[in-house]
Amino acid sequence: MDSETLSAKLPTVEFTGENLEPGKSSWFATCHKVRRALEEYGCFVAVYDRVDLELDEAIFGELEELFDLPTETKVQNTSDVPYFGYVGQLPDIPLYESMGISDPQTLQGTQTFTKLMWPAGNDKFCETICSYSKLVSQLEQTVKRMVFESYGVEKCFENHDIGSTSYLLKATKYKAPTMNEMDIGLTSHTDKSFITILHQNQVNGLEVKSKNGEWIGFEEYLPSSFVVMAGDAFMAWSNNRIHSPSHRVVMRGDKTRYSLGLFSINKGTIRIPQELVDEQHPLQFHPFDNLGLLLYSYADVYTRSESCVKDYCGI
Ligand SMILES: O=C(O)CCC(=O)C(=O)O
Ligand SMILES: [Fe+2]
Repeated sequence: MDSETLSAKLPTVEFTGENLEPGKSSWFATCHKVRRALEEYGCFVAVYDRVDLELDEAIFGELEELFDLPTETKVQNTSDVPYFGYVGQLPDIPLYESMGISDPQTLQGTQTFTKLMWPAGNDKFCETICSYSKLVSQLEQTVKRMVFESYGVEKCFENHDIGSTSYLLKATKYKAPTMNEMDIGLTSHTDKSFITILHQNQVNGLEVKSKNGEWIGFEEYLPSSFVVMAGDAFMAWSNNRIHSPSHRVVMRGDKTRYSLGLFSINKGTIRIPQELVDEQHPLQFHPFDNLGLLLYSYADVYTRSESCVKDYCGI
């Protein structure tokens, strides 16, 4: 472990300039950094300025407008997958409210959602969500490509490219707690996605558990900062090399927090590349289905155990 990984701060990786050009030496260095961060912490802060200040401001403006809609409208956001539609007023997490947009990187996906919320239309919302999701899904693809390349299994990437991935954009609003309310915004959990990319307004609250059990707060709010986090599916794909960290949201101040999570879910059967299996790393997971893992974990949300993925497809 190097000294950088001992400080209680998440590692930062720049996704700008030459770092984004495959073949350049800074690309290889970045691939290594990304893989190491995901192995040690399960996440890192990506500085990604393709989402510029204007888009950042626009998107949080749109979220405010979205959550200000009447509850009767918001509950129209339903999904076959539990917790992918409108969630709110849960007794255990009263500060929390979220909505899910499927295929948000396509105009069709954002239009379907927009029509439900604003039957008379809302082009600005639709376009803002779609532009944001396109850019962030490109970051998701780049991160995955970098990790695959770093492990020398780039040939497996075609099973994880944009056509093999479905995306869900989850918008969340956390109220600030009143005097008598608990400060927990979202209880500790691991994501069941392949990758989750989180972005927030200027209100902190996300905490990630390190391997030694310490909670590390994400304390940055640059418009270009994103937290890239590995989910249980990525951990299993890597034969347990990549860490899928527990994380939670704690609301300490008096401001409303908005966050956006882009969750990637592989559409096919996930298999561990044979290059990642050897004597020191015996095969730990059977081939599995990412959505199946998600449905399994949500079958009883209150007993979501840390070993859920092992129960689902472990050897
Ligand atoms: O709001 C955040 O920053 C985290 C949200 C989260 O962990 C989740 O929705 O799974
Ligand atoms: Fe999460």
